[in-house]
Amino acid sequence: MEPVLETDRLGKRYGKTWALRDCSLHLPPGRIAALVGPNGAGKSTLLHLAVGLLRPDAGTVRLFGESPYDNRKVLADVGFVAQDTPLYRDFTAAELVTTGAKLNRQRWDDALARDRLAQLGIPPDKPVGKLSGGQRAQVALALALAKRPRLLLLDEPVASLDPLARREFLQSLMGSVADAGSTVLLSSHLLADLERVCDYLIVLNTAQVRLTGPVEEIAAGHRQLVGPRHDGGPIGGVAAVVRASHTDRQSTLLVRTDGPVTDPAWTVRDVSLEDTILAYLAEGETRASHTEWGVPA
Ligand SMILES: Nc1ncnc2c1ncn2[C@@H]1O[C@H](COP(=O)(O)OP(=O)(O)OP(=O)(O)O)[C@@H](O)[C@H]1O
Repeated sequence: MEPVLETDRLGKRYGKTWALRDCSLHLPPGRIAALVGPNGAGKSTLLHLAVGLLRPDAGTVRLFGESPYDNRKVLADVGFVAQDTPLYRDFTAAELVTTGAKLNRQRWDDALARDRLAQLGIPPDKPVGKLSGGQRAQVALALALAKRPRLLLLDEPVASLDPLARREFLQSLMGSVADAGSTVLLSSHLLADLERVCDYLIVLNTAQVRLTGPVEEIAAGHRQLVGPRHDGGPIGGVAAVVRASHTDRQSTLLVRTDGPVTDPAWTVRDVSLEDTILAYLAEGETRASHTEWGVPA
C-alpha cells in the first residue's frame, strides 16, 4: 500500500541551524499517528513541510506520491489545523462553515460541521475571536473534518482543551476518521492521551527521527531489564540499550530487542509506550544549551 506521507532524508534549515534533519519516515494509510517530541524538536517544521508551507532544504517529502510544495492540487485531499488554530477572528463559526463550503465545493460536508458545532454548544453567531481557545480549536477541527480529507494533520490540537474536552475531542476524532477511513497525524506533548488513541508513532528529538513505526511493533520490540551492574558488553537478544540507570550493584536498562532475552541474570519486564518514548527523548538530551547560556552543565 502506498504511504500517505513519505519523507526521505528530509531537512529544513533556518540559517545555520537544522530544524529538521535526515528525516526518513513513511505513514501508511488508515493509521492514527502521533508525532511526539519536546519543544523545538521539529514537529511543526515537519508538518509545514508535509503541507507545502515550507520548501525542503534537503531530501524529499511526498504526499500521496506528489511533492506538496510543487503540486498544490494534492492539498485538496488534506486537512491541516496549525498550532494555535489560526482562524479569521472576526468571522462567526457559521460564517466560517459557509466560507469553507465555498472554498471546497467538491467534497464539503456542511451537515457534519454544523452538527458537530451544535453538539459542542459552540455559538454560531459569535465572532470566533471571542470564543475560548478550546472552542476555537473545536471550530478549526470541525472545518478540517468537513473537508472530508484523506489525511488530517493536527499540530497540538488538544493543547488548549481541558481534560474532559480533550478526551471527548480525541474520541470523536477517532470516530470521525474511522467512519471516513482517513489517516491522521497529530502532534502532542500529552503522551498518555496519545497512547490511548494512536496506532503509529513518530518520535522526533533535536531535529531527528529517533523512533518510528506501528505502536504494536514498538511495544513488542522494547523491554526493561533489571539485573547485575552492566558494563556495556553484549546481552543476547538486545539490539541496543536505549537508556540505562545504575546503582552500585544493579542496572536497569530500557532496551530494543532483536530476539528473546533468555539470560537468567536479567529480569525482563514489559515497558509502557510512554516509558519507551521518554527513553528515546532522554537519549537526545544535549548540554549544548548550557554552554550557550554561559552556565555550567
Ligand atoms: N521561522 C523560524 N525561524 C528560525 N528558526 C525557527 C523558525 N521556526 C522554527 N525554528 C526553529 O526550528 C526548530 C524546530 O522548531 P519547531 O517549531 O518545528 O519545533 P516543535 O517541535 O514544533 O516545537 P513546539 O513543541 O515548541 O511547538 C526550533 O529550534 C526553532 O527555534
